[in-house]
Amino acid sequence: MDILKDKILSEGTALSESVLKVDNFLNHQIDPQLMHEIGAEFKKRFEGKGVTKILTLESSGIAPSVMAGLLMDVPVVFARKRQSLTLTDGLLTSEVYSYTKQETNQICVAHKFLEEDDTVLIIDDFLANGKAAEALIDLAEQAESNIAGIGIVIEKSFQEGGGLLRDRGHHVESLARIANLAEGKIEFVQERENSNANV
Ligand SMILES: O=P(O)(O)OC[C@H]1O[C@H](OP(=O)(O)OP(=O)(O)O)[C@H](O)[C@@H]1O
Ligand SMILES: O=c1[nH]c(=O)c2nc[nH]c2[nH]1
Repeated sequence: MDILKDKILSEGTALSESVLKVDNFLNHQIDPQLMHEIGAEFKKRFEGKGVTKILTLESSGIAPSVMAGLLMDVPVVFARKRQSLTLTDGLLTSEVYSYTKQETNQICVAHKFLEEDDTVLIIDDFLANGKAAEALIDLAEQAESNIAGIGIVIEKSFQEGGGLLRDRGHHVESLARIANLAEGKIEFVQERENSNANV
């Protein structure tokens, strides 16, 4: 997705060989116009999959998910990382190791928002080692929902998550795939339109 890649190049920073900072537009300050384009791209890439619900993880998955949900006309449910007084019974839970905070969180979603007749599109801002996506898959599997696929805004293809998910047979669509962050430079994977075919 060229407009996303241009934005990453102009406003993103390679903080190290493995961490990309994009807090200008994705995970702190948010660019709503770009989120709208991202939502439209997810809609296009998962057209015809019968998606009934989008599942994401707080906090940074919420913005792109809401735009996709708006354009696909489906509800968005986000798994929560913290317990809440309003979140009581009927919870599905899983564990995820947070890439940026380096701590393990128990995440949960109310079962009533994820049901066995749902076809779920999982969306997240980043794919690194795949821990967040695996935990969301676990929640969807506990609910016996069908998984339509996984939509990622930025995949760091030099880390193992994308390969693991595709090897498990999931349809993964990443809007920008980073090949390398060495020496402060951001390099993208050269690819065809369909990222799933280009593992
Ligand atoms: O593929 P993984 O290794 O799981 O990495 C990707 C996850 O890491 C980040 O979450 P994090 O909890 O670090 O930050 P956030 O609060 O900004 O979502 C990001 O939002 C993804 O959910
Ligand atoms: O802002 C972020 N930058 C990253 O490189 C990353 N990897 C996982 N999650 C991430 N969040």
